[in-house]
Amino acid sequence: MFPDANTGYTYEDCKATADWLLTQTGLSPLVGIVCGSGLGGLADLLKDQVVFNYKDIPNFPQSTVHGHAGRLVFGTLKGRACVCMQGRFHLYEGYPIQKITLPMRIFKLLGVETVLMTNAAGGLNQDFKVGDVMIIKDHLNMPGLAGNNPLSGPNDERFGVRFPCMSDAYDRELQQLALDVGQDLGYGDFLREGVYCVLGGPSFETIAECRMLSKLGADAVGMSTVHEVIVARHCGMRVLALSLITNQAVMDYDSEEKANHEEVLETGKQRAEQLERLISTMVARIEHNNNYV
Ligand SMILES: O=P(O)(O)O[C@H]1O[C@H](CO)[C@@H](O)[C@H]1O
Ligand code: HPA
Repeated sequence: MFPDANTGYTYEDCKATADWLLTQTGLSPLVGIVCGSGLGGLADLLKDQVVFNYKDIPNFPQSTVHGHAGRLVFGTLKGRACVCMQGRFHLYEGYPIQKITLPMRIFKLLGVETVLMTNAAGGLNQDFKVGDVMIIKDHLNMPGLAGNNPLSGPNDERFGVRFPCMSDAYDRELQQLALDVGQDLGYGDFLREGVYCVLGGPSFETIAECRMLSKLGADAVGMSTVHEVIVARHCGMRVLALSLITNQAVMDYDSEEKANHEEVLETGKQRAEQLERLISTMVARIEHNNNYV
């Protein structure tokens, strides 16, 4: 099934995919995880795994980007039932925006209440260093400001309201939990907070674009996450998103630096273990019904 360009997937399409997955796994996860570029190792920590290749899941797109394995992994992390996307989808892969975000609605129909996302991003904030982990507190949605929003088209109230609020997109209690867990693990010196800006990609930004984004209030720039956040919030899931600063955005005409995907994946490898520990410790402390322990 391919969605009509204007309507996206119907509720029934999403339900069919969720039911297909539930029938095969028998596991109803409360936590959903989305892994960024080079950060898919987190999925390998899940115990009692049931794994689906994206190509075998009805309606699912395929991962086409190096560093995104293309597997949906069910299992338990610290005793909590989780589902983990080992690989996400991006606008620049050529998919309609409703297809990129389809997994969020499937998460919802699987029973997920909390979504934890990671991404790789370029650092715009001059105080950030490569290897820093930024807790996203807000976003700038450049494709959205230009009219490319995953909620465009008819609205199905079974998912959410026509005009969802985004001033509370990033759950404040989850942000505090990430800070607390980060402090407990001794990660305080590389944990940051800031604003993530999404662009369409796949070309990296020019120097003038980086300077503009920084002036507009962005601390980090990437090509993902925000579309997923909008759809996840629309259907009432709580969201935490973390950016690993994999490279410094080039802001200076004298710089010899050139953004490249290999550096992004390499930084991911170096920080992966700590990011995995941060998220798995958070999962252990997330209580549903809006409590944290
Ligand atoms: O956002 P994730 O999926 O981590 O990937 C980031 O890394 C890629 C560029 O190297 C882009 O896809 C960018 O969005
Ligand atoms: N720009 C856009 N996306 C990215 C970057 C970047 O510098 N690094 C990782 N993803």
